[in-house]
Parts: sequence; structure tokens; C-alpha cells
Amino acid sequence: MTIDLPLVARGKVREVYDAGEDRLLLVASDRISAYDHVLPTPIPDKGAVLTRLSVWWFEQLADVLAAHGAEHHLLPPTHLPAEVADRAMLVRRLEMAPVECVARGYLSGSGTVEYRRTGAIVDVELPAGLVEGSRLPEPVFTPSTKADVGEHDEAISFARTVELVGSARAEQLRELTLALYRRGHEVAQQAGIVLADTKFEFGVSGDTLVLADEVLTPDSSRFWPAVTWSPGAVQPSYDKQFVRDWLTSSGWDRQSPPPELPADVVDATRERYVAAYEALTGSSFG
Ligand SMILES: CCOC(=O)Cn1cc(-c2ncnc(N)c2C#N)cn1
Repeated sequence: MTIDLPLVARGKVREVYDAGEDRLLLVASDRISAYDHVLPTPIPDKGAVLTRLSVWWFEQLADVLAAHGAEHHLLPPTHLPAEVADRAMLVRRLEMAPVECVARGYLSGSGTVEYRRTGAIVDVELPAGLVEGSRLPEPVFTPSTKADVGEHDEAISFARTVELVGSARAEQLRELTLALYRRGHEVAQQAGIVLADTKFEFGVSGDTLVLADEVLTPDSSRFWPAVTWSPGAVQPSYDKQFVRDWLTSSGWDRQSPPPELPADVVDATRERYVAAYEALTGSSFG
């Protein structure tokens, strides 16, 4: 598949193309990553489901954005290249803020590692006695700087965020990130999904803050099934658990190139992405 546009950036599972006239084309692939590896077997429709979900969230979050004097970057889907139309977003090209805006409502992953080491996540103090999967008393803003391809983002303090974007913008990023997370968590809860944490990216257009990137997808967030939520262990992933369990049972050493997934794991995983979309939006994926 060749898109006749200049490639701007390539991530693990997505590409960004220059669509001209200050616009970009964000293309979500069917690739899936697990244990920091991109797997060789695509999940059919994953790119389309996650794109449709982002588009739906941009509409759902419009009131929260407006209440904070912010906008989003999505443009009407005109003239999308046919071969990627169902998994591409045409967006405004922005000056991107050099901060990954992470909101956490639960303790997990790198947050747990930091907490175990210091009782906090960088400069965000947390109460004693929390474990992997614990719900936090209040959602917290734990920004990070964008790492190079293949590296993990590095958590930074709010003071460092202020150095990077200025005080007023840093306050606005924190407030808006937490407001967007709260809305997402509320909607997800109704759908039987725990939105444990998420990462937003923002840009600016003139002096206006603009929500960019993909939004509240299982690739930018931790989705846990609500029915199995039980603090004290790594929580099952809503969408990737079949893949994780099969990779573990396959004996893969998590260092060498990962093995191909069997068809039943691919099918079950595709179904989880579709199920998440249909539970959140109330619409059939089709
Ligand atoms: C390959 C994956 O990398 C990314 O998506 C990160 N990224 C975001 C931009 C961007 N740059 C200007 N304006 C925007 N609206 C966006 C967006 N979204 C570029 N890379």
C-alpha cells in the first residue's frame, strides 16, 4: 500500500503523512504491539476500529474542550486516499507541545514502579498502601517527555512542564487533561470498561490549545474490563490479554523477534477491539 504523500513520522502502529495546506494524514495500521514489540501478525480492522473510536471521542469531548477554551485537530474527512480511508484522520497541522499529557486514575505500569521507589510519581505525592491496580483518590496529571522511537517516555515534574511550555499553558494542560480523562472514565465505566490511564497530545494553533493525536483508544490508554478489576496484581487488558497470554504460553523470550499469532488469537483480539468500540459508542462497527 503506497500513499502518495510525504511521510512525516512513523510510529510502531501508525504513520503521519503531509497532506499539504497545513494538514496531516494520520493513518492507523492493523499492527499490534505487545511487550514493547510490534508483532508480525496484523489484527484485521484494528486501525479502522481505533480511528472510528478517536473520531467518536472528538465529538464526545467537544463540550469539555470548549469549556477550557480549546479545540481539536480533526478536519472533515475529504479526499482521503481510498486504500486507507477507513483508518485515517485528516487533521490540522499544529505546533506540537513537547509534553505527553498523561492522566492516571489508577496505579499501573511505570506509575507503580515510581510509586514503589518513592511513594510518589515524580512530584505527585500519593497515599501509602497503594498496589498495582489501585484506584487513586483523585486522577493525577503525570506528564512525560517524548522519547526517541523505541525508548520509553520519561516522566517529568510539573515544574519541568512549566519550563517547557510556561506556567499558564502548563496549568491549562493539567486542567484540561484531567477534565478529558474524567469524562472518558465516566463514559467508559458505563460501558463496563475501566479507563485506568490515558495519554493526550496537544498542539497550539495561534494561541489556542488544540487536542491532537488519537484520543482515548486502547493504544493510547489502559482499558481494563470492569468485571475483573481487582487491585493487587497486573490487571487483565481489555484488548490485549489474549495476545499476552498466548505469547507467554508460546515460550517466547520477549527478546528475540516475536512469533506469528495463531488465527484464533487474531480473531478473538479483533473481536475485543470491536467490542470496545460497540460498548463505548453504542453503535455497531458494521
Ligand atoms: C507516527 C506517530 O506519531 C504521532 O502521531 C505523533 N505526531 C503527532 C504529530 C502532529 N504534528 C502536527 N500537527 C498534528 N495535528 C499532529 C498530530 N496528531 C506528528 N507526529
